[in-house]
Amino acid sequence: MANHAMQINNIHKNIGRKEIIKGLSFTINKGEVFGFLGPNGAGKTTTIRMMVGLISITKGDILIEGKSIKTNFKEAIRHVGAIVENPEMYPYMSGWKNLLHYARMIDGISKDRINEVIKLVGLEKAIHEKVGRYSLGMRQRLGIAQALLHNPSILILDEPTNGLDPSGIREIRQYIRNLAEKEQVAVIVSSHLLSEMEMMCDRIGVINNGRIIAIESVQDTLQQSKVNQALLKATPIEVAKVMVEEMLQTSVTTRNDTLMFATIEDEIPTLIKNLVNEEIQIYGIQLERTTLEDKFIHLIGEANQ
Ligand SMILES: Nc1ncnc2c1ncn2[C@@H]1O[C@H](COP(=O)(O)OP(=O)(O)OP(=O)(O)O)[C@@H](O)[C@H]1O
Repeated sequence: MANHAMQINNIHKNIGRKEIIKGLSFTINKGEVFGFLGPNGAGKTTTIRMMVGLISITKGDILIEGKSIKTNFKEAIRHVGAIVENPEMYPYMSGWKNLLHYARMIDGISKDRINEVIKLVGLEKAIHEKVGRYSLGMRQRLGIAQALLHNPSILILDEPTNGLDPSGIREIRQYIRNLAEKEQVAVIVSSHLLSEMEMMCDRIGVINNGRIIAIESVQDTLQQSKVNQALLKATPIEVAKVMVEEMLQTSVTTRNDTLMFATIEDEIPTLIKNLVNEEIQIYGIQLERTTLEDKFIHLIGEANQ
């Protein structure tokens, strides 16, 4: 319990007659980067809007640092910093003036805190330049600085890398990881790009059609991806099939003259040696890693069946 920054308890959202979110439950831990991944229209933005109190929750509840967003809104929401729609910035003012202006609207933000958030997003050098001259990545970082001013324990970013070039993406990723690891901020990011999420997140929740269909730890999935799909071309194929099944204690399927089975790399040399010893002719072997991408596509495919 104490380790949870946010608990999402069976939330639903109806808009008009349509049920857009159909009962989501998951928890976000302190200091983790949690990725919210799903195809366009899956319900990411709608869920995030409920998390930050922009729209009401039809059924269920969200607890932030143990406080209900429904019955204890003020207490709950003060722990949340977010960029949901584009942050409001004045291009003719410097980054510093923008932050100062925003800080004045919130009680008790000191100049020291402003300097601290500038450091956290690495904008020290450019902070006195006009925002109009900032790159999109710098503006995004200024937005993050603004969202961090009141020292939230959860930062929520809807598609934070949208429209950024590769170096901008790299920077944002680095600052987000830093916030989680060094400041113990729980960061929730949404995206429809898996490759990006894989590099940034500790866990990824896959959402499709208003439902969470999987929550994956990126680390575990990378570990599991040591398991390969092997494609082995050999004759006589039936004899080879029986041998591989016996040796690896796994099921093998065949297609034309190729055997297909799951294995780890370390098993391959002995397997080949034994097959050759039994006079099996080997024409080639190919290993394919199962990536998160495969898993993701597979999961979405299954859910849509
Ligand atoms: N105000 C609304 N009125 C009617 N339908 C809505 C409304 N807001 C969202 N929807 C519908 O709810 C579904 C989920 O939308 P949502 O914006 O949450 O998806 P998303 O996962 O964020 O996708 P995207 O990446 O395209 O923003 C979509 O089918 C959308 O058309």
